[in-house]
Amino acid sequence: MVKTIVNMENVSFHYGNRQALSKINFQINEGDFIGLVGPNGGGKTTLIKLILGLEKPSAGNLTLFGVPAQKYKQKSNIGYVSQKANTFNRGFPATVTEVVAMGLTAKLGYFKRVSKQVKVKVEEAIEQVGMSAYKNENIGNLSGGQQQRIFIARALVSKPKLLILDEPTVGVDAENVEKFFDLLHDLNKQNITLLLVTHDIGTMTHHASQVVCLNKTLHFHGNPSTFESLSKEQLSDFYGHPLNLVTHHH
Ligand SMILES: Nc1ncnc2c1ncn2[C@@H]1O[C@H](COP(=O)(O)OP(=O)(O)OP(=O)(O)O)[C@@H](O)[C@H]1O
Repeated sequence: MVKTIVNMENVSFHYGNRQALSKINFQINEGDFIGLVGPNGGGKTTLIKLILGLEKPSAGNLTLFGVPAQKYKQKSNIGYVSQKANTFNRGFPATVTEVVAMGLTAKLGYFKRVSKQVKVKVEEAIEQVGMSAYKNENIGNLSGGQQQRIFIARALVSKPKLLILDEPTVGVDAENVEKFFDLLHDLNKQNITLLLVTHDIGTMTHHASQVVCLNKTLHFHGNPSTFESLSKEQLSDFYGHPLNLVTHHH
């Protein structure tokens, strides 16, 4: 039986007078890998805020595992890696292991020794993102792409069922974007449901199981090949401006 993680029924949201989302009907089911695309200001971050329970729908219903999002207590079931995660500078005095441990308990100070049990979970998460060789390295010494993997490990350490990623490939070079998508593919195979906000449409359509295009309302929800077969005019219509869809074929 299909298990629904997120269910939105006629969800609308306003910031004051500005309507950011209008009558969204949409489900995220266990095992999905959803690529969420749309123009700047289209409402992607707002949709994520609603899922995370940081904002309440102005109208409509949004449930997480069947419970209204704002009443949902098991926050550890939902992992989130923000667009601005990539902010540790060279001098930041914490190792990879310490940064990942922060994902397990916010109470754990950066400099406290982590317990053995925590350490095992942390090492598993670092392994999941293929960064074991760097576990004792200072986070600031890693490249942007490597740091991004560590932020994913930090989100994975509490074993979320749904992982939400907000533009994780910004500033990552083309070769590493491919590797990054391979990582997401592996995580999805390990039964982690993914919601990925991206402007990297060409790469995303080769990995995601569904594409959602949001521009205040849902303009498209379907499989990647259907999305790729949309005409230029249809895509430009969704985006509100001309869009060149560059697809990469392997
Ligand atoms: N805190 C806020 N107060 C008022 N308006 C806001 C606020 N946050 C977002 N908005 C507006 O809501 C709309 C949707 O914004 P949102 O950030 O969700 O879009 P987005 O799709 O994530 O954009 P981007 O791709 O540029 O990150 C925009 O018109 C934006 O200006």
